Amino acid sequence: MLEAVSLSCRRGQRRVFSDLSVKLEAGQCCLVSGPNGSGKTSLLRILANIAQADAGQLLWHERPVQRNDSDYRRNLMYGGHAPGLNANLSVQENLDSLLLQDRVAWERQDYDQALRAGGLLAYRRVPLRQLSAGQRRRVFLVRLSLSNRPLWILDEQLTALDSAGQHFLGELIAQHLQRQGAVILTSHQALPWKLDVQHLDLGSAC
Ligand SMILES: Nc1ncnc2c1ncn2[C@@H]1O[C@H](COP(=O)(O)OP(=O)(O)OP(=O)(O)O)[C@@H](O)[C@H]1O
Repeated sequence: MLEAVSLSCRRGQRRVFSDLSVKLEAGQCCLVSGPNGSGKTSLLRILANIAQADAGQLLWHERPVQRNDSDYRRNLMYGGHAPGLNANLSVQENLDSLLLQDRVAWERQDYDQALRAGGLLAYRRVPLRQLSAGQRRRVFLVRLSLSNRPLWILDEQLTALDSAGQHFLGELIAQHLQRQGAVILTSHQALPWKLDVQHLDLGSAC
């Protein structure tokens, strides 16, 4: 499905990683670990086609991914450190505009069910600025649950989630893998789910 071949990344004068390869097939999950500054976010941004590697190649179903490759991007959901939501809009308004952007044709009952599963049904008309950090993260998870994209690239999405929120994310990932989606994620904590994952350790920050 996704293959990264011999990627190198420099930030400023620093070599963050080099000759890094990773392969992700349908139904597989990869956990990228490493200490602060080891390049986890840099790698995920390259895989999400938000940033460019200094060397190496990205292949999607064996097709080379180009710079700003909109065809490739339509196949993935990227969750970064900040949920990227509009603080002045309600939960529902945020979701509606994001799902439009994601080109998701949702059914009302699936939408309500996703809000319920994310613990946000009672907050649908509440502006984002009145939500906690964990609740904002859950808005992204609801969006993720309604998306129909095969590749999920999730950077530190456990941050701020309570145990119910972590359980919700674990269920979403398990269902996604069952449907032959693929997931690559980072976490500073051990994953709180029973999942078969491959590990990519970026080792010590250089
Ligand atoms: N905007 C930037 N300009 C220059 N260097 C940067 C920039 N952002 C990050 N870096 C450097 O790139 C390296 C990798 O950063 P990155 O955010 O990918 O690490 P990380 O493993 O995700 O860290 P963390 O665990 O703290 O989230 C770090 O050494 C950092 O100093």
